[in-house]
Amino acid sequence: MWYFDFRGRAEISRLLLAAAGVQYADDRIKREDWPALKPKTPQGQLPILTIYDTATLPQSLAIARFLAREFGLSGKTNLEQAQCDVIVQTTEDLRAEWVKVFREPDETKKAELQKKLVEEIVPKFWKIFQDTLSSNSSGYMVGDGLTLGDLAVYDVMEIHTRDYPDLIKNFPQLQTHRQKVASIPNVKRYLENRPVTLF
Ligand SMILES: N[C@@H](CCC(=O)N[C@@H](CS)C(=O)NCC(=O)O)C(=O)O
Repeated sequence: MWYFDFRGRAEISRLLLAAAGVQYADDRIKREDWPALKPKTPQGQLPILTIYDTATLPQSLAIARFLAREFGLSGKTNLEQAQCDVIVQTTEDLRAEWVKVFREPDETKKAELQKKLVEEIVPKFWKIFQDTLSSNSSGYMVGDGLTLGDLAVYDVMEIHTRDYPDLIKNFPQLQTHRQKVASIPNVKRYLENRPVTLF
């Protein structure tokens, strides 16, 4: 898999590969090498996943869904798969809010957006995730075991739990969920050994 040297849009797939215990090449493309490589990718963007030299997939969520289906982590029924999709799409909405703040060039506006993010937007999304957990007695987001939905939520929350560490105190079930995901042996090993990046 090719991506830049950050978690970003590849981490969900890295987490899936880790959870499944699958070996793969985690190619982290250097910024200076990107202009030459860009035209060689299907859509001129990363991440991409090359599958045994047979096909190359772009689009982070298509890659994640492909991997989840391959590894039996996409939900057991059509309904569970749709419920996973709902969660993944919701994490995308939260990511988009973060990207908006990240890309804002004006420092004053950025500070305003940041305040809104921490005070309103992140809590609103975390409540959705916590309510999803509450509606399912298994402790997982969907069904009775780990799915793409759990890893998507774990992933999107990483940046906010780091930047706003007090926030999680108001979401005890999400706290428990994070610990549950992070203590799955394959995931734990990956989290302990992966490159440390800012986002
Ligand atoms: N919808 C695409 C967005 C991919 C995307 O925005 N990739 C960025 C990095 S996060 C990229 O490749 N930027 C370099 C470029 O566009 O030249 C996905 O989810 O994979």
